[in-house]
Amino acid sequence: MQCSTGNSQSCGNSNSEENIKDDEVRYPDGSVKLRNPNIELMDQDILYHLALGSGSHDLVEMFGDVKFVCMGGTPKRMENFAHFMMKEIGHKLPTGTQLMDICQYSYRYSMYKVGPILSVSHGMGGPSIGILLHEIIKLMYHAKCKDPIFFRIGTCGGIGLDGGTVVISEDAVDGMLNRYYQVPILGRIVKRPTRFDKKLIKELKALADPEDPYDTVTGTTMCADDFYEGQGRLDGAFCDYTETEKMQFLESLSANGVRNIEMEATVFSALTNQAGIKAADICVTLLDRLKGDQVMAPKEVLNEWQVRPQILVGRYIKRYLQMKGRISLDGHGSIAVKSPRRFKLVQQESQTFD
Ligand SMILES: O=P(O)(O)O[C@H]1O[C@H](CO)[C@@H](O)[C@H]1O
Ligand SMILES: O=c1cc[nH]c(=O)[nH]1
Repeated sequence: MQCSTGNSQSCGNSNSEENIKDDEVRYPDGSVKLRNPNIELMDQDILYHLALGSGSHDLVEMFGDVKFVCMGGTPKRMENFAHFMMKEIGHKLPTGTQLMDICQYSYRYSMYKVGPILSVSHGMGGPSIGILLHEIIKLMYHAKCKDPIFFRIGTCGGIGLDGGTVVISEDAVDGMLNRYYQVPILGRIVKRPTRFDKKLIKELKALADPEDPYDTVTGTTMCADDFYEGQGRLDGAFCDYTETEKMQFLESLSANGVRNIEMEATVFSALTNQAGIKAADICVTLLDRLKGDQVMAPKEVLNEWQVRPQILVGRYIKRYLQMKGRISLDGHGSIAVKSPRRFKLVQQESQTFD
């Protein structure tokens, strides 16, 4: 499995990663700048799959305070995450109101807003999250959001990891181990480097509590375009390879540092990187793919596991807001961040939270 460049823009498998200049993606006040000159020339921009638009909605008023965009596959997970974060940061809704799905009339994605946090579902696979990312990045621009941080809170198959392990992606590779997201544009293959924010990964890792009853690890994530054959499963509707070939493939992934397989990491890292947006992909393993293909854990166990990446991201957001003085230090809600000292050290080391 090798990186091929073709007639492309760049290829991250070598060291030819695209360097994005700050002034290409940010205005001087830190608000998001689009790398598309067409948008500002348009009378209005209809964010069709979100059921929002720059002409029909006051996007600055609605979303101008957004700092964190959290994404995950299912509408229910993202609704639950919004409620969870509401408790964590002590966010109160006006009396008599409740959290609403802002995108309900899109019938595509669901979106909830809790103060500076957007919680959005992205569906399954690259094309679905890709469309969402285009529109959310444009939303950040229209709303004049400053230096937003994106998280994907997902599920995955582990490689040599027990079910319930939390994996923070260090890099994203496709099914050929290429470190880029490949997309045909105007009849040409364009390759966009996949890249996650190293400091953000470090900060998140520092928030894993040794007392958590599960492991939190970092590693390379393989992003497949399919759940079955694309992930080397034997239990799809079709299968033209043997169990030995499957195991050789999974072992070769492991030898290349791949610790988990999911279906959005390349698009998510490539498009956020291209927009100059800090991002991290945090997934919980639902099974160890070296031991099987079927997701066998009972629903209640899967539901508990799904919350684990949310807890980690919740700790990050809560610490961020506390350090910015936006919520009190004694905190609301139930997450006990037992390692603030370690987190602070990483902060000092990496000079972030600007
Ligand atoms: O749990 P989510 O976020 O949906 O992610 C994983 O689960 C789906 C497959 O079951 C894919 O989208 C994969 O990336
Ligand atoms: O094995 C798995 C589990 C969840 N999601 C995936 O894409 N693969």
